[in-house]
Formats: sequence, structure tokens, C-alpha cells
Amino acid sequence: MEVKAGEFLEQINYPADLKKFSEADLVRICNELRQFIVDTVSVNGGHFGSSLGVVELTVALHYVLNTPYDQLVWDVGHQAYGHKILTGRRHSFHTNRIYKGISGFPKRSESEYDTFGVGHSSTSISAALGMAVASQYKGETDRQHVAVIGDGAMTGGMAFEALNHGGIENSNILVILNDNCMSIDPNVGALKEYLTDITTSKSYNRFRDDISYVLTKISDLGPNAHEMVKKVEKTIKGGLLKRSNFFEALKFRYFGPIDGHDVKHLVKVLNDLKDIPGPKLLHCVTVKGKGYALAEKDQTKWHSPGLFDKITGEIKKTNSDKPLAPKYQDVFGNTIVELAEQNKKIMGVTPAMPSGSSLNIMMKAMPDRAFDVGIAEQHAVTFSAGLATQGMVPFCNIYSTFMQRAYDQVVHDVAIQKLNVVFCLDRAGFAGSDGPTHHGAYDLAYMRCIPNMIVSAPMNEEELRNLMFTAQQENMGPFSIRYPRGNGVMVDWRRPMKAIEVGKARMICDGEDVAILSIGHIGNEAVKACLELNSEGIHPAHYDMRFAKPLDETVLHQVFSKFKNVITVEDGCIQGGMGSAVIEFMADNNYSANVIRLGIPDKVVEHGEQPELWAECGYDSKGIVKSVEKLAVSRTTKSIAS
Ligand SMILES: Cc1ncc(C[n+]2csc(CCOP(=O)(O)OP(=O)(O)O)c2C)c(N)n1
Ligand SMILES: CC(=O)[C@@H](O)[C@H](O)COP(=O)(O)O
Ligand SMILES: [Mg+2]
Repeated sequence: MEVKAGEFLEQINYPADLKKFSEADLVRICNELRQFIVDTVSVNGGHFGSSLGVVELTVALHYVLNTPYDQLVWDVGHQAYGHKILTGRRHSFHTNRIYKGISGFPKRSESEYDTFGVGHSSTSISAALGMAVASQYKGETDRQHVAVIGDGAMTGGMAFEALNHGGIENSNILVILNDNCMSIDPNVGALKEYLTDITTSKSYNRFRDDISYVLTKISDLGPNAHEMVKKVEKTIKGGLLKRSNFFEALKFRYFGPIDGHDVKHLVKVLNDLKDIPGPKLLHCVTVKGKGYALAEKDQTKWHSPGLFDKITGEIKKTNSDKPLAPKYQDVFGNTIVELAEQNKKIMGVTPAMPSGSSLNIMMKAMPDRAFDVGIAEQHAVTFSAGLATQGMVPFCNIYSTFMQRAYDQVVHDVAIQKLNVVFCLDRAGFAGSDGPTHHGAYDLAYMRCIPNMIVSAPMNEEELRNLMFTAQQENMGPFSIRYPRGNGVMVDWRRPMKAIEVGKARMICDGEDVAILSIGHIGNEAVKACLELNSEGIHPAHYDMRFAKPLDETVLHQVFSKFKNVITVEDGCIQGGMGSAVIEFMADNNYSANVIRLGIPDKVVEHGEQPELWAECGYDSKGIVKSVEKLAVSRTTKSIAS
């Protein structure tokens, strides 16, 4: 249901409408925009605190810049709700992240104001720099290019790489560092401490006031303004400050820190910065969750809280009378602590997802053995490799989609050296409302082709625990375990752990009409399909393969000797996945059978709830039943029966 906007916001469909208002009106527009975000996200879900924190910045940027000609790139994009609302999507915002609705992230195909598709972190400076260099080449000297990047995203390697390059390109780029001291969890690392030092140090504050003074004077200086600014900057920033400022050392002109919630001052500063060419960085200090007291207070919880009562702040629970099975991430978080109590070599590593992965349980219980390394997937993997060279058994927990960042590290630093690193790939399969940037679609395929890698996926919580137990044993080598976002299926999951023979599948049910081979949690859809088929008089055999590599060849020989119809099911891309492995086995061993591979097809699948997306791709229980019918098993069986 569409939420009603305030009186001023209602008049703004595009930035051109915003520009008709006076600077004095901007404060009210910010309030209305903030309220609109609260009203909508509370009933619709989605990211919350980050968008609230950049309301003033968003309004000021669209007020000052000539978007979409001027190019504005949001890093990650989870903070861009205000931007969406001001750029033609106020009326569709109630469909944000809903199946067939608008995306929760900036997306080029959705709007010309969305200059760059995002979802993964730390890309904005590179993208904006590419745009700036292209503009320079095309002679568009009046064009502005702005990257808005959070302090969390600034910890990512790509951001450093882009600053390193940007500093020597004389192109027109402004990096706005939105510093709220938070990633999803509290931000970590030396850069964070440096930024805090800048924000709190007296000399920097004095410098900030000086620079503000200069900026207020710029507009009065006429055509020679730029030269004047250079001179004054040299005077103010010369000597120690210039040499000691990290960004200045990388040849970005540093401005700030300034209050990122003072919209009028932001407008002034942004207007002034427009006249200064070359690479610049404006350091804005903001509060994540600004304007919604509970979100300001518990910023991690309100990063993406789910549905909530906007008056009381009560977060709504799912409507279920049944006791809920735990989230896979919590099974991981509790199990790693249990294992680490027994095995002193175990360590935990997460790149900036302590809460999302539940490694925070171990970080709390064993702070010297569990590490949040910042938004740095590549580093997380190679750091784990380093630990493994010293006899440790690191569990490196990375969302499947973010592991794409660290592929070379998995191959070069772990697999080739056959190091004992356990990769726990959370959010594997469809991620849900975050959409295509976050779907964990590819890991079965990208892990399967790496030598030495064991590739596994549990069908339930007990299996996850057993795989974790198996993986931490001596000399296992690289071992990946993938599991999905959300809840498992077992309420009673804390059972004693036992080792699983690597490469061993298990039979879920025997049958004679068709063989269904599944891997991972999606096997539970196959279980439902089998029940439905049984009620129609069709009897499939169902195997939980557990491992995409090594495959259980004994089981596969039995399957292809017995069945002419085989269906493989995985919550991952079809190309190169477990089904492909099965077909390769069939061809290599000269079997012939009708094989239907179910999984994610070779296209970009948009956002929606996981079951909606499984259904769209034909591998929910209904889709599996349909595939059985397609193989004409029903007809054969019925004729046999009759
Ligand atoms: C490559 C990658 N790793 C991890 C994430 C998950 N993630 C999304 S937002 C976020 C925190 C970003 O912090 P910051 O940039 O400071 O923005 P804020 O939420 O504070 O506004 C993280 C870790 C991601 N999107 N991309
Ligand atoms: C923007 C981003 O990348 C994260 O906030 C992500 O949406 C978290 O996903 P989960 O909710 O599955 O932890
Ligand atoms: Mg932040």
C-alpha cells in the first residue's frame, strides 16, 4: 500500500521539482523524506538506518547537482532510498524489494538517475572515476562525478585501489565519505580509528573551521576563485596537516569533517566544491539511523530490521504457531564455538558480517580466536590461508555472493597449496529481497572446478553440524560448506556431531519411477514433491547428494543402472553445478538417461521471497513434480499400474 507523503515531498517527483524550493524549505523536506522512509520501511521491510543517515546529504546533492547529467554513484546502495524517492520512484516505493517491484538498490535499468548498479561494497570510487575520466576524454568539463561511500565501504580494498588511481588522474571527482562509525556492525580497523581521530582532534577541528570560512568566501571571489582557494588551502593545509592527512597524501584534496545533517551547510559546501576541479574528498560525519531514536541507539539491529511498528519500534515476528527451526547462520555460530572448545586450532574469520554470519557468538566467547577483518573478502581468505600455514584451522565465513570477490585468493592462496581452510558460504542460493547482486547463485559451480576443493551442502541443521565437524579434522584441505539464508527444518538440532565420509550421499527414500538427486536445503522441496508424487501413485527415489565434489560414484552407478529418468535439484546455477557434474559422470561412464537439471537458469533472476524465486525457476516442490510429469513418469507408471 502506498504511503502518503508530506505536503512538500508530495510536490517533488524529480530533482527539478526539488530545486523550485528555497534553501530554507530544505529542512522540512528532509523531515518529510525521513518520515516517508520510516512509514514505508516499517510496513514493507528493507534497509533502514543507512538511508535515514543520508537524508540531508541526499537532498543537498540533488539540490546542488544537475542530476542525472551530473553523475551520482552510491556505494552499496542500501542507503539510496531517499535518492529513489526523489528521482521518480516515490509512487512505486511501496513495492521496494517486493517480487516484481522496484529494486532495493540503484539499478541502471530502473532509472537514468541510477548511474551504476550496486549491492556489493566499495565499488563507487572506481565507477565514478571511470565516468569522470570518460567525461574528461569527451570534453565534458562541466560535468560533476560524485561517489558517496560509507566508512565501512571505505575499508574495502577496491576503495583504496580507486583512491590510489584517482589521485593521479586529474579528473573531476568528488568522493563523499559518509562517516557514521558503523558498518553493519561497528566498523573496525585502523582506518576507522584514523577517521575517529580526525573527527575528534582539536587541530583538525580548527582546520575544519578554517576551511569552512574559506569556502564561504569562495563565491565572492569571482573568476579568480580557484587560484585563491589553492593559495588559501596551501596556507591552511601546508606543513604537517597536509603530510599527515591520508587522503591528501593520495592527492585528493580533503575537506571536512563537516556535519552531514546540516542540510543548508551541505548545500553551501557542495556548491563551492563544484568549482574546484580534480580529485576531492569531503568527509561528512553522520549518525546511522538519524531521526529514529531506536535506530540511532541500536544501529546494528536497525540496519535492516524487518517489519516493525513505527510508533513502538516493536519488530514483528513471523506468524507461526509452530516452534521455529533455527537460522542456519545461528547453527553455524553456535557450532563453531562448540567445536573450537574441543579443537584449539579452530579460528573464525568474517569480512564485516559478524551479525549476519553469527560469528559474533564466537567473537564474544573467544575474542582472541575470531576476527572481523572489515569489508575485505580477499584479505579474509588470504589471512585464513596464512593462519592455516601455521597449523590453525580457520573457518572463513563469507556470504556466497561476496566470496565472488575473493576467487583468486581461494584458488591461488588456498587450493593450490592445499591448505586446511574451511569456507562456510552463507546465503547460498537465492538471497531473496536483496535480489541479483546478492543471490548466492554461482558457488557450487565456481568451487567445483577448483582442484583440491571439497564442495558440500547440508540439507538440514544436523547435516551442517556434521559437515563442520568433518571439515575441521586433520589434513582435510580446502573444504566448502554452503547453506542458505533463513531457517532450517529441525527444531531439535543440537545433536552430538559425527564425521561424514567425504563424498558420501544418503538415500532419503527409495523408489522405482524416477531418481531425484538434490543437494543442500532445497532437498526439502524434493521431499515435499516426493510426498505429492506418492499420493499420485508415483514413487521416486530421492538422494541427498551432500557433496557436489567428490560425487558419490557408487550411488551414481546404482542410479544410472536403475533409472532412465533422473532429475537433479540445486539452489544454484545450472551451468557447472551439481547437475552438470552428474551429467559429466553419466557421459564419462557411458550411461544414457533423460536428465532434467533444475536450478537457477542462465539469466539474471530479480528479487523476491525465496519460495517465489524457486517457483519462478521451477524448482520448488510444484516445479519438481511438474518436471517428473514432463519426463512422462506418470504415464509410464500409470500404464504399468493398470
Ligand atoms: C563486498 C561486500 N561485502 C559485504 C557487504 C555487506 N554489507 C552491506 S552494507 C555493509 C556495511 C557498509 O557500511 P558503510 O559503508 O559504512 O555504510 P552504512 O551502512 O554505515 O551507511 C556491509 C558489510 C556488501 N554489501 N558487499
Ligand atoms: C546491503 C547488504 O549487502 C547487506 O545489508 C545485506 O542486505 C545483508 O543481507 P542479510 O540480511 O541476508 O544479512
Ligand atoms: Mg558506515
